[in-house]
Amino acid sequence: MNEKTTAELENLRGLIDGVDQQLLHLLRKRLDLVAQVGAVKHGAGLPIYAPQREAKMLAKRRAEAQAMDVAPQLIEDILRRLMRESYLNEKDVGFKQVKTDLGHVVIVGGEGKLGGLFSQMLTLSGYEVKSLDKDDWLNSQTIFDGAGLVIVTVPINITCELIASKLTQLPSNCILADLTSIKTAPVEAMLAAHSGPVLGLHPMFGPDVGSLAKQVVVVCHGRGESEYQWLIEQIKIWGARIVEAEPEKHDKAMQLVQAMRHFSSFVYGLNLYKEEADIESLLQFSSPIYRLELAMVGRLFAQSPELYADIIFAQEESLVAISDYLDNYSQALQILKSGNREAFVKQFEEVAQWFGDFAPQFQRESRAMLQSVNDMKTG
Ligand SMILES: C=C(O[C@@H]1C=C(C(=O)O)C=C[C@H]1O)C(=O)O
Repeated sequence: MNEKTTAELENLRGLIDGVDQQLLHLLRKRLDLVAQVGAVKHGAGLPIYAPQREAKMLAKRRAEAQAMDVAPQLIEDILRRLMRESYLNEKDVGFKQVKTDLGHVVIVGGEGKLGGLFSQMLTLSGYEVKSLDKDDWLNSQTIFDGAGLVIVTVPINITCELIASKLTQLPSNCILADLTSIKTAPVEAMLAAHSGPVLGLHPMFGPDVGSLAKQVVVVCHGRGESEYQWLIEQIKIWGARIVEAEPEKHDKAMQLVQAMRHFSSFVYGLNLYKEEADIESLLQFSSPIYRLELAMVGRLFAQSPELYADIIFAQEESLVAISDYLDNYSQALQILKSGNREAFVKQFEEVAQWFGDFAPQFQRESRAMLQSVNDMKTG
């Protein structure tokens, strides 16, 4: 680089630094305004997440960007990232308490990660939350006394037994709910153990989400809906989307969404291990989609084996789904072994047709994800 080039670059980079600093001040200003919005929402009991406002705002900014010769997707990406920040910041102000005369909440398994998240959200909404864990059962009667809501969030394999043996003496108007990732058996167990209001919940996210904005919580109605409607409203105020489902339908979906998903990741990791793959060099050679795949698989092994055993072993019927997968894998492998390229292409087209409009939709979605994966690269 000659001196002139160096000087020109330095000058321009100085100007860019200045613009970035201005951006930083604007970000600070935006965060302060969002905090004020949070306070107003808190007072009025409005949900943290306002999808209509977001859609309107994004449409306007995209049009303005276009007129200024800025890529509309650029401003949309930036604003979406800022909105994520807003959810975190609005959360700090707390949430409106929908039910003010509840009595306290007991979280059975409150020291677990998901229990901790619900405890935090309920506390931020003004409820008194008590945790009941393994060592507290001697005191349980005192802890349950006066409780308005009991939430069970213990490992799946002990959930039903715990409900049947330990939750039969709750105050009669107390709401009994669980957060288990299967629903048929726990909801039945709760209905049998308790004569008051019962509902099953399944938060479709891990405990590390930061905010519940846009996250899905599945609700399976048990008994006494009008008594626990406030809890559903409360969860909506946290920003989550409620999906109502029959327990059986939910459990069937979980065979693919959870058991199959995690089992496949487990086998994928197992295979890398047995093949003695060199992750370091795989990372060096990885395309963005492969990086994403390694991330999906690798994150499994950063978590508790007990948790995943629980999820994978939760339903016997998952065995059928997983065995079918193995059969299809074998059949596809047969096509490959026989060198029948035509058969592969034909099968591919058949599946593509079955995916229909979802295939291009997933392609668009994954494009944005892959670009983010690439953005995260350093060096
Ligand atoms: C700040 C608000 O809360 C959320 C965050 C938004 C933002 O950061 O612009 C927009 C809508 C809401 O989902 C609001 O409602 O205006």
